[in-house]
Amino acid sequence: MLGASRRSLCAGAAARRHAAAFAVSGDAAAAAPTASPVNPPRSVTNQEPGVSRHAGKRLFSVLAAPKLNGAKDVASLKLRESSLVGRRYESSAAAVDSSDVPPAEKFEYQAEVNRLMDLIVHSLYSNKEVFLRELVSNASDALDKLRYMSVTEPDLLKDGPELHIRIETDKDNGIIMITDSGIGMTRQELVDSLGTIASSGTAKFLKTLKESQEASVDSNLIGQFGVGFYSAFLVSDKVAVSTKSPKSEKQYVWESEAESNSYTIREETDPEKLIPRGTHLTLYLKRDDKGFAHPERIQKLVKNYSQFVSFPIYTWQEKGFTKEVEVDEDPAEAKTEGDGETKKETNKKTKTVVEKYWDWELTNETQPIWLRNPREVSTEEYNEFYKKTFNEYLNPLASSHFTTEGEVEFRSILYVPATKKEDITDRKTKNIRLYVKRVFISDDFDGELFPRYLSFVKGVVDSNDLPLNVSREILQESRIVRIMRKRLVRKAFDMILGISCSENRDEYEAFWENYGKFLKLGCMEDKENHKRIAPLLRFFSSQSNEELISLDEYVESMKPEQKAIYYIAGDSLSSAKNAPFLEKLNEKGYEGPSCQQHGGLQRGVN
Ligand SMILES: Nc1ncnc2c1ncn2[C@@H]1O[C@H](COP(=O)(O)OP(=O)(O)OP(=O)(O)O)[C@@H](O)[C@H]1O
Repeated sequence: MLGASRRSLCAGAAARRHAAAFAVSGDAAAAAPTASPVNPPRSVTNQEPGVSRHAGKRLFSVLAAPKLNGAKDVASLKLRESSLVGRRYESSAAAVDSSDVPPAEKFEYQAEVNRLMDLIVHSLYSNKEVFLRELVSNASDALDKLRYMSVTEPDLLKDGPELHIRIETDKDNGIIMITDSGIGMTRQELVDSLGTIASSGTAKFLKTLKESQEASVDSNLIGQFGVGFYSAFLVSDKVAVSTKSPKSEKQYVWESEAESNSYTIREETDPEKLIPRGTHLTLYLKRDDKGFAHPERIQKLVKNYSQFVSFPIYTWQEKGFTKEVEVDEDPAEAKTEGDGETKKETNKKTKTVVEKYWDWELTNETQPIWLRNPREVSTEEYNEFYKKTFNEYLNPLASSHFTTEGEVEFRSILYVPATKKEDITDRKTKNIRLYVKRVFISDDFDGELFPRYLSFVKGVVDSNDLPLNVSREILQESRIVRIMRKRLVRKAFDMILGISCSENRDEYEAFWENYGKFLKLGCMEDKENHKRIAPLLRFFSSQSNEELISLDEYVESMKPEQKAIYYIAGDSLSSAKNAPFLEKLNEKGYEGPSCQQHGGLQRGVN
């Protein structure tokens, strides 16, 4: 059990350290194990197939390409044509009696939203295109919620079984429309979600903002944290959100302008604009940002930012196909060729022309990355998936993609982030996204899938063995989940061990700096995994003030007759160094059984 060198696993690890008389934890809360180190474990574009309303029907230029007179025309045309619309509303806008239109109600933003909006609108943030990532990610979340709820309430899908995102632009007027057939919002949900800071991501952004005083840092933070829905105002003067929840009979429109500290909500009464379910966002772009409304630009951004969204994203694109058309024969030419009439009928001339038309084009790849063969996924793809899924801006320190088979089958990709966003005291870090048969279930766990001390590890887990309507209670009691947890924890340790074995010692030092406290907590809370945690611990020692050493390195440097590891906990390196207990140890090289009487130094037994 004991003794086999870590080096057998960490071939090529950094050079051995100098002899250390004792290991010092720089953290008063540290818990150093008294045992010697133990051996760690071994470790398309193509036609949209599903659009039945469009199937076999091309929207040729004659129908879709005419110059549209502004956003209203574009919106009504597409909403009518989109498969999202379960019924056709033939009545025209003119049929709406304006006296029947319920008035818009005005609401003030919560103070935090005002602060955030002010920052977004006036920020000099250069990478404004992240707005699309944020809005597509919201659409994807709304579809995830619907898909999850429809497992127990299939009726939710009755107004439109297709789950998709559609993005359409009007480049002449600088307008982008993003439509999803997701869960939508009720009137109250609009107030709660788009007038207050609802999201944990945005709240974290504001917290960090408070801590950072520099304006230059502020605009970078937008990219690092993502500011959710409000990022629409990075590029828009005005935003309208028309949304229909299956829980509500009515559809509502939320509207606000960039410089305003209020928003309005009104009922949608224009039959042309009614949707059966979901959310239709209209962004009226700022003068300088109208370039985002080019169909090719949107297509490029979707490919770049949303390639890992697991619902189809269609963009409205101009296309062309070639065809042969008859051309009028030149009469002069015809004359020279003989008796005209007969000739014309038997030998008509044709030419090739390009016919333009507009149609939806599937723009993303929808197979989840974790279902792919790891051998076929590049490091860049893993990194991109991580950054897009967890809203990170740095590549991860390590990743691990694996499938477990046998008693319980699941697939997972785990990551160790390069920087720490969460604190050890944060209880719910939304670090693990659980899917059942590709359906997103939840990321709201409290230790069920991963112990709290490993809450910094991020990842996705997809199981075929859990029921789709899995509840928190099921998670807590399920034997399957217990097995999954065990395997996930092991894989996480293997991944961390991999970083500790890196040739580049700085990598593990950075890891330890960020997550050392978490592993020490693991020492206290998770006896079962002591053998896995021990090789990962690092300490300063009396002979190595600058560099951290592992317990293995300590043992390798021990004097032949030395039988114990000595350690002291202190609130800083210097206070540990100046502890009176050390004198005796220093005198004797390492020995200090008498120190035990003082309780400050303890002796570990090999
Ligand atoms: N397309 C949408 N369909 C349904 N609800 C939406 C949609 N877009 C936004 N919302 C609601 O508005 C809320 C706030 O969105 P916002 O993007 O600001 O934060 P978030 O998505 O919760 O968090 P984060 O952006 O940090 O992931 C969401 O939680 C959701 O309830």
